[in-house]
Amino acid sequence: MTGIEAARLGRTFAGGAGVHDIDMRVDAGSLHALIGLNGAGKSTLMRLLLGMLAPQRGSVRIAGHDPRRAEAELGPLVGHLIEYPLAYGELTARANLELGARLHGVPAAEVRTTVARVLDELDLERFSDVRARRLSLGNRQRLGLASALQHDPRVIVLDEPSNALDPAGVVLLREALVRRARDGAAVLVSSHHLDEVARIADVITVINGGRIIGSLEPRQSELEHAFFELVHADDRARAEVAA
Ligand SMILES: Nc1ncnc2c1ncn2[C@@H]1O[C@H](COP(=O)(O)OP(=O)(O)OP(=O)(O)O)[C@@H](O)[C@H]1O
Repeated sequence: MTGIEAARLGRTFAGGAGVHDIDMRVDAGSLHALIGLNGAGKSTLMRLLLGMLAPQRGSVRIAGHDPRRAEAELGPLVGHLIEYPLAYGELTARANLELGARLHGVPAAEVRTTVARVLDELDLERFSDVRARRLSLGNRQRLGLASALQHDPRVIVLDEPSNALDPAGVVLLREALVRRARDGAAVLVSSHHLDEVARIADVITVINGGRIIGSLEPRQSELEHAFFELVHADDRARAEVAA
């Protein structure tokens, strides 16, 4: 099964920035990293893929569905965290997760065990009775990740998931993602950190100036060098076209 499939996808903002002509697949059982510099278009592309932003051109399918027309079908199938973790500040971490589980279609009888499992997986039990607004930045990020992952979605989209995590959190995240990809989920993560994704990604796609400009082999040596070569060659080609 293809988790996510985009064809000729695009959206241009006023002023010309945006993403253009995106052809991309994230397959089931694969951990796919999206790498680009600040402003390259990673978050915009992820929003388009998830149906949070309307495309002006092209199409997206998640597990065969148009994400802008199949919210109910996709709720249990998709887990995502884009930019900032959303949580109700007045509710405890546990109550937030219970609510999230229900919204993602976890049956009432399974909510308690689902939440307990993810609290353990992301080492959040100690904070389970703390109100979300009192959590540290890193623990709020863990809570957002827990909410995205707890229902074991078949399609996972995470924007800079290691933001604000301490080294222990980074390891837990890495293990959680590898486990889910191994179990058949289609996983897409964005990052600026090549070293981090190189350890776990099956595919690395490079985005620059809103376009996909190539891919990198995760296990290749000199990954950083190869990344900058791609980006600089693309920047030069654009400058020549613009001149
Ligand atoms: N709503 C919007 N209106 C106008 N321009 C926007 C909008 N959202 C994003 N942009 C622009 O689109 C481009 C891509 O932004 P995006 O946030 O997708 O990049 P990114 O790769 O996620 O960056 P970062 O790594 O800094 O988070 C940037 O030039 C940004 O300023």
